[in-house]
Amino acid sequence: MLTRGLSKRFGELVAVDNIDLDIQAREIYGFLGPNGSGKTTAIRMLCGLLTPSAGSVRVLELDIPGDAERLRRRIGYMTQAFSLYDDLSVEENLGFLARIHGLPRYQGGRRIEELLDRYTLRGMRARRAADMSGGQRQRLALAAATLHSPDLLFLDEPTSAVDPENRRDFWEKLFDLVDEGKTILVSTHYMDEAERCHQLAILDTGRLRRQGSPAQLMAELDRRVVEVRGHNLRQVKSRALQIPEVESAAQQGMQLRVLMNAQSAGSAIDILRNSLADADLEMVLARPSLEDVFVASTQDAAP
Ligand SMILES: Nc1ncnc2c1ncn2[C@@H]1O[C@H](COP(=O)(O)OP(=O)(O)OP(=O)(O)O)[C@@H](O)[C@H]1O
Repeated sequence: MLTRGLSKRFGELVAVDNIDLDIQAREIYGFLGPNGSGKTTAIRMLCGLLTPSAGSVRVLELDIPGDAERLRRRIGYMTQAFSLYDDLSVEENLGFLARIHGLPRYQGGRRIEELLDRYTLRGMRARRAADMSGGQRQRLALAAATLHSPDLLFLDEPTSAVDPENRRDFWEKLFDLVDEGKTILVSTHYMDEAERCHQLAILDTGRLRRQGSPAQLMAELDRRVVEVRGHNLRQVKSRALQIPEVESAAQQGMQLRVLMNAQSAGSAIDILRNSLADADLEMVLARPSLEDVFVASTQDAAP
């Protein structure tokens, strides 16, 4: 999947701004970004559901939006709302979709049985979608999005409504699909989820801020992270935020995690020590996390 200069305007608002993406087959590619950063708009353009204002899109060797109709048969799309029919049972939801996709009756039936097993839905095949838990609905939505065995799967914030255990199981299912040759594009604003992706694009206000594997993005971050321990951390935090080199400070239990734009590790700690002038504070350098990369990326966006 390839985009060059991909952009979308809604009147004055530039929702997606000149984005170049290179997404390899057989990997999970993540869009990480805050609310309103353009993730859904970008996905809708990649699916051919929305016409770009500018730029080119090539997906599965097809030019989009020109070839959108042909693409539609080869992609699955799971939206935040899961797009299930609440009044239909598990089996009816899948049966209805099988007919929409034009699967012959016997083939459709076999595929549904396969999906009921794969996504542990067999025991609840007669249950109405409205009566299922968040995790069960999510599994049904994934079964529905993959019913026609698409090569490419788009998942828009698929785990917003599920607990960590279900989220982990869900990701295992995604890796099974990749193992079978599928490509997956997933949008999220959860760090733990972003860390599971092979590659990531960090989006903010419609712009592509960083692109790479999570490990690469963390290793390449040109910032210093200092953990500060001691008393009165709330007060230390507001003082730290007055220091020009400090980009953000967030408390985690007994420590304050400070993200700094400083030349070297030594200078970061020196600046903090001198500015805070509190001998009781303990300071140690920490390795940047994906959240630090995310915070630094959104700081870059500031005018
Ligand atoms: N059809 C539309 N008309 C006008 N503005 C729109 C439309 N669709 C999206 N936008 C705006 O474009 C921007 C990007 O929205 P988008 O839904 O792509 O962001 P997102 O990153 O998916 O956010 P979220 O995490 O909240 O889903 C937002 O400011 C949104 O209000």
